[in-house]
Amino acid sequence: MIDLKDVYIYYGRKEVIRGISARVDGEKVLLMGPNGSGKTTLLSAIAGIVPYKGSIRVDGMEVRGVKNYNAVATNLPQAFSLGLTVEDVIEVYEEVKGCKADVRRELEKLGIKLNKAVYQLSAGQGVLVRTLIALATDPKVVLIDEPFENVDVSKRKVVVSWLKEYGKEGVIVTHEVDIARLFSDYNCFLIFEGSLFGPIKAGDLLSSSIVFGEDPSALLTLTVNGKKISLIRGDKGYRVDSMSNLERLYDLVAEA
Ligand SMILES: Nc1ncnc2c1ncn2[C@@H]1O[C@H](COP(=O)(O)OP(=O)(O)OP(=O)(O)O)[C@@H](O)[C@H]1O
Repeated sequence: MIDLKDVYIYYGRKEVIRGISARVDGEKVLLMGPNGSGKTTLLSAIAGIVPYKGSIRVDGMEVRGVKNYNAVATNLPQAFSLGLTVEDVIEVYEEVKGCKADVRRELEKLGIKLNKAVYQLSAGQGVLVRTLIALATDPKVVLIDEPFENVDVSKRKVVVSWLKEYGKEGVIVTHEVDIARLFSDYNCFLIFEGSLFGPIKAGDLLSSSIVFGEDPSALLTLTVNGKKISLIRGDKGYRVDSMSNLERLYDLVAEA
């Protein structure tokens, strides 16, 4: 279980995460939000890479006090920053965490050479390697940041199937509406300027409409600077069914 209580994160004096409380228990959830809203920062704090105020507990343990907790795997680049080849990293993961999936075979099928240094990979290859290695350990808790960034369409279905198969619970950050649609039964959280809203089923989010004010039948109501924006069923307002419309929601929240 991932349990966040009143979490604040600062870079210098800048408050990036503003008092987030949420719980992820026995499921993988999506985390979506505009650029710079704090998704990677929040994931990094849960992974123990970034300091925080408040409480983040993974399986009951306060993250700031835990070292090398093997139940967690992440594709955050900091976890792969040694100058090792892909093969070296796989060996380390096999030795330390145990790999359930045949990550070598899958990476070779995707055209990735195992003797390449991780830092020599293209941006998309790097994402594929980090994501599949993290998932191959079938960890209890997955913290996966933008697993489709720079990954071409033909390779995405492997990542989708691995994300669904491996890891019991955790957080998957994505910007991509078309991908979120493939996870329509997953709960989704939205983050805006360091504040968290949700959960809402990804399928409901992507078939909802945006209206101003508080609607009693709302699937989710966001309160931003005292103003309310509701996501409702039906097509009364702007529909959140495409990237541009999700961006419209981001814009409306930014303007509130
Ligand atoms: N190491 C850092 N030092 C200072 N500020 C940072 C650092 N990392 C991120 N920030 C700032 O913190 C805020 C949140 O960044 P973060 O990377 O968490 O956002 P994000 O939601 O993941 O964005 P994106 O969708 O663009 O990846 C941004 O304003 C960013 O400029």
